[in-house]
Amino acid sequence: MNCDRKRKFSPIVWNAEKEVRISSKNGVVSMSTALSHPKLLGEVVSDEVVAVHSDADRIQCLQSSIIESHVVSGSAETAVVEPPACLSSLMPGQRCGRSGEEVEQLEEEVVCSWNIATSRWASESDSPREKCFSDNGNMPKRSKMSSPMDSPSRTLLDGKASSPESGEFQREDSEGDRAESSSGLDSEDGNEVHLPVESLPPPQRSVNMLQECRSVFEYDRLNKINEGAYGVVYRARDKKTGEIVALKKMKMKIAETDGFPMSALREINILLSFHHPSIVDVKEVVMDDFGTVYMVMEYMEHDLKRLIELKKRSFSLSEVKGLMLQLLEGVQHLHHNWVLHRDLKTSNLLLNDNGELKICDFGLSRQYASPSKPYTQLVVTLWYRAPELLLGTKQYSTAIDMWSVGCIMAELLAKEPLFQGKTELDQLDKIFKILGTPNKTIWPGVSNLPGFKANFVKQPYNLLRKKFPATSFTGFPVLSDSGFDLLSKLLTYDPEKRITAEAALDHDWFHEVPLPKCEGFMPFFPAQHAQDR
Ligand SMILES: Nc1ncnc2c1ncn2[C@@H]1O[C@H](COP(=O)(O)OP(=O)(O)OP(=O)(O)O)[C@@H](O)[C@H]1O
Repeated sequence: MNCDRKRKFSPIVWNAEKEVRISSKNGVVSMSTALSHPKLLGEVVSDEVVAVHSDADRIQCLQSSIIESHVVSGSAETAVVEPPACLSSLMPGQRCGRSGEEVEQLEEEVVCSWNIATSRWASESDSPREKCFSDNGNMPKRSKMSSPMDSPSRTLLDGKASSPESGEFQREDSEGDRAESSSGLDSEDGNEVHLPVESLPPPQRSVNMLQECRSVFEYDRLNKINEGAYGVVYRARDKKTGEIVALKKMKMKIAETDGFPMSALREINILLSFHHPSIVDVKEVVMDDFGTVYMVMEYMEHDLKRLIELKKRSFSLSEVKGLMLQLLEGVQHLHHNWVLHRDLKTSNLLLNDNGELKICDFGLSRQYASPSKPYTQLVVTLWYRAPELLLGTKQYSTAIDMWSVGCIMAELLAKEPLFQGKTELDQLDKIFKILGTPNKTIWPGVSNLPGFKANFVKQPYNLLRKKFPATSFTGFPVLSDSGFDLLSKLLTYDPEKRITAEAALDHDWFHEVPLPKCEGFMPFFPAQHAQDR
């Protein structure tokens, strides 16, 4: 079976088959169990607001949805995942005052860290980053890829991973036992539901949100770093340890008493459950006296957007390769854990003084599953938005992030965003002018997309190579055939044919000289804030 298709469209990975008996009377299962059942597997929401009435509720809500128990009722045929207790109990009967359909969608959107953390298999890294070199050809002293990475192709070859579609279930007794005990599902009474449970590999990270949430006053606020649509980010110092951190104050979209935004819940949940060198680390969640929630993150000195703007010359080819590798490894990790970032852009890529690139801002990210349900279209900042989104598709998957990665690669090389549209139509126009107008031959099904118009301006040629020539005396960024091949594969119209993160990581460009620069050898950039020095 084609590995890429499988990764894109399989709802979840099953590592083992294990029957457990669940009482629908008590009905409590861990979300990992619930989500590992294809019938229970749902999809996530748009940017909904979950109603919570007090700080206690709010934190309880965070805890419930971040960690665990969800209620499953009914038979295996009709089982329904109910939202965390705090969500349903807040609005008894009407559950947040939504229509049944809305509630159903919201319930399905509850993101589960256990699922993220445990729905994976693990295998040794064969990342090209391990092979990257410094300018002088020496192997770097440190490599951040020393920890095992997911590798679906390896796993598939090993036969340890399978999806529900494949119907292959592996069983390892020790893991199976752990699954059983960790889900605590030994109930014998009532109507029993038989659910296969994936055997749980050790979580990537143990998240204990049930600990008391610390106060933001444990930190000294130093200066404001930046402000985005979803939060204000401050530089701060841990009073106890002296450690410098970034504090993201989560913005309430509406009056704070009305609720905690789902986007914030989703971001906290996803970031807390991930621990990867290319994904910004969230240390804890703290609150102030007014119940405002802050995410405490590792502090990163720069973001790529600002660096590109400030840098007099563009990044060298080996620097671009090094950054691209780090980015692709982060994206690969997300996609392998069934998470779409949905807002990859240079301002969401942070760089620290060790030359480490990390993806931040998971406010729009979501877990994905079956392609049959529509997702919200209002995702991805315009300049990085994939053509299928611009043309109104409601069914999309990992390919949308890969288009954004293509735009980022072009921007790193050229020092300016590739397609700078002002409106959605203008964005399409800008893309068509460079890549040519798509047609049924190169993108079957394009004419069926809601936004496709037969009267789009016909631009029959792909002019991308002119912007990234093999040799240049005109100041255009030079790109070898191999580099251009990768860029073209990232900026492929048909999402089905667009390269995956895994395949991109394996691309020849990363093995050709100049070799990717390792993070330890990236240049040192001046501090963004005077206070940082
Ligand atoms: N861990 C961090 N360390 C240093 N700076 C950070 C960190 N996280 C975020 N920032 C800075 O804050 C900015 C905004 O952060 P973030 O993107 O998470 O907020 P947002 O409100 O979700 O933004 P957006 O409007 O792009 O969705 C980033 O572009 C970056 O400059």
